[in-house]
Amino acid sequence: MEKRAMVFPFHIAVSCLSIIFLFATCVSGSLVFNFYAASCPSAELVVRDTVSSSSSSDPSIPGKLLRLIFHDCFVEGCDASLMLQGNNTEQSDPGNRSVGGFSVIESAKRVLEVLCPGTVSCADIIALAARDAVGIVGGPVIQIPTGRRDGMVSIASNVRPNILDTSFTMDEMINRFSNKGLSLFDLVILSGAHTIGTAHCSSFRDRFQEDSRGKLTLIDKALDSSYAEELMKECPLSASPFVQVNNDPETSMVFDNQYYTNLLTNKGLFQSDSALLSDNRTRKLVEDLANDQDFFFQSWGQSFLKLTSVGVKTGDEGEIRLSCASTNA
Ligand code: HEM
Ligand SMILES: [Ca+2]
Ligand SMILES: [Ca+2]
Repeated sequence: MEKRAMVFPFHIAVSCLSIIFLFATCVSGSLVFNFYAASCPSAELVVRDTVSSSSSSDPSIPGKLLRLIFHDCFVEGCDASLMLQGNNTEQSDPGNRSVGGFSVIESAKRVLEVLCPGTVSCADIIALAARDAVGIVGGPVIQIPTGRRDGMVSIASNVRPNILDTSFTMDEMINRFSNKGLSLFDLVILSGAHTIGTAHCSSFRDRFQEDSRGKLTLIDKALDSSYAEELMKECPLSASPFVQVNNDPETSMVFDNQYYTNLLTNKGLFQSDSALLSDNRTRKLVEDLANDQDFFFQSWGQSFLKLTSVGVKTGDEGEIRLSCASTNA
């Protein structure tokens, strides 16, 4: 009898909780794990397959997808505003000139429009694709909630005031991150994204100078001089503007904690990377991350979850685009 009395209320409690849970999903519209479980069960699988096959034919894809989510989320929130094409959209701002990976998102979207028309947002595809990109190159495999909706606004002039530049001081970076609800800790962890991918010479060329005889002068003393020599060879003054170098000179194809070890040896590629070591507020954290990859991976999971939740539109906000490049209207 006593046992029954214990069990019965428990069942009621569980079903009430799930009703409240479903209700919350529909109305208040916060992100939830497995948002597409009923409406499009293969959504996450389709994204993962698309990212995985495109990455095996083009190894530059994981880096592109990881940068894409950052630049999307910092302008108008994680709402695929960066996918919209047209005059004067975010894509047309010089700050997004070298952002890529759009075609991967579009191809996952095309498949999903056949399987579950009008159901899976481009914003969710971008977040899932970035998550999968990290896993594919050896990073932590994490669960992220879904239910983002696509935005209707994409304006070039919104890009500069929100994204970060390599010339920023630590305070400027902290400020831009805190405007998005992200902490100093998140800044250090998410900068670890530079453990993969590439950069154009123009992004760091002002850290050293090459005279007419090819001799190097270090301008930014935070840069290791032999690393600067290597960079100068890869990026001679005569180099084409399309030349790219690896962000992580050691393991550019692997998502690992090597980025932090590079910082400790003054081999951060951008001024904004080196700043994390020179600042008293972050140096210890950089050292801890360089010493403990598990700590980096665990922290990445937390900070990535925060990044992919910035300014999300849910419930009846925004729309589910039919094609990621344009709004439905
Ligand atoms: C904290 C301030 C940051 C600055 C100033 C910054 C700046 C840059 C720059 C200048 C490039 C090279 C672009 C080029 O020349 O083609 C780059 C590449 C990249 N960034 Fe950042 N970034 C920052 C943070 C982040 C964050 C938070 C993420 C993601 C979570 C990220 C992910 C990437 C990736 C993956 C690449 C390589 C892109 C590719 O291979 O195509 N960055 N970043
Ligand atoms: Ca956006
Ligand atoms: Ca690496």
